[in-house]
Amino acid sequence: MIMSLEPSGEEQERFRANFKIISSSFASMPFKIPGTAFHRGIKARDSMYAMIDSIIAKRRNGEVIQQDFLESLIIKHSKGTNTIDNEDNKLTDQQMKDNILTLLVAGHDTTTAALTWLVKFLGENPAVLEQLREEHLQIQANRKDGTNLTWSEVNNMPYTNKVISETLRRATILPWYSRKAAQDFEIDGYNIKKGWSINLDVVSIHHDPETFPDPEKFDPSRFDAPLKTFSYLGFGSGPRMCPGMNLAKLEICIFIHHLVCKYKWRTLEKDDSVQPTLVRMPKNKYPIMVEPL
Ligand code: HEM
Repeated sequence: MIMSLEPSGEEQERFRANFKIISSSFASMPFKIPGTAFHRGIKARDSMYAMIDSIIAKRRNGEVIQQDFLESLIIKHSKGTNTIDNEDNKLTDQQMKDNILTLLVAGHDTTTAALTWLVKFLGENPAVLEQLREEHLQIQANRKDGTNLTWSEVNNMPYTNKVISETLRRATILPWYSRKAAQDFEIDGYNIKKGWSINLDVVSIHHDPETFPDPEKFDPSRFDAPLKTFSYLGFGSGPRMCPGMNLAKLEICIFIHHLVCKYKWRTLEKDDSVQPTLVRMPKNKYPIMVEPL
């Protein structure tokens, strides 16, 4: 979808290996010294840049044509192409590479973690799973044989949306992110100065018992009524809110549809601890055994 890599190709494997190194260097100290996680991350990033360069070159000389995000960037941002955009607004190749890498890095581990937590919470809450399955079996029953999930079906999954929001609240995949104060202000007796970095403790916000009574409980009905502004930040809020939200939700809805309509599963290893990484994941990655229904 972003740059159409062949799932089983050699290029995909090299990408995957570099990607893993980059992910594990996220929260490292920025010391560019050989042997450090940061140094390994920079080297993996440079190797990804080289791969994206060669993909962009193949696209530019017409060797490969795809309908994906990279193609639309190339078409829109090639200098001298006949679009209404000002030449000064066009992205350089370096900026295109950075955009591609940002989307891959920001979109991969987050979505993987969301799906993992979802499977865990559904397994632990059979009544929720049953209600979710009912919604999806109904969608399937209303459909003509052999047709795929449609856009309007995906946009009409009210219970599924609540399950996704409750998964992101309870798991809080990005436990914190920051903002820079645009002006001096005071909050709860604390004076914040213009230019300070403020870290939001989203885990605490998502587990505030005043907004979410019995906060450890997995309960999608919390989202039956609108919540207080800024109390749910699964995808953040404001101008820097996650730009991949709709794509992530689409992927999760499709995953849920196939999972609950076709499969049952059981947990192989019970463990409630959370991996202390930037993207929160069950520590044991939550292995399951899946069987057809
Ligand atoms: C379930 C999956 C995902 C979750 C839980 C998630 C969550 C978040 C959160 C909490 C933020 C910070 C928002 C803020 O500062 O207000 C963020 C930012 C971002 N996300 Fe996502 N995200 C997900 C999937 C994706 C996907 C699929 C993409 C792209 C393909 C993506 C791209 C980004 C980018 C580029 C930013 C930075 C935005 C900026 O700083 O302006 N995310 N995401």
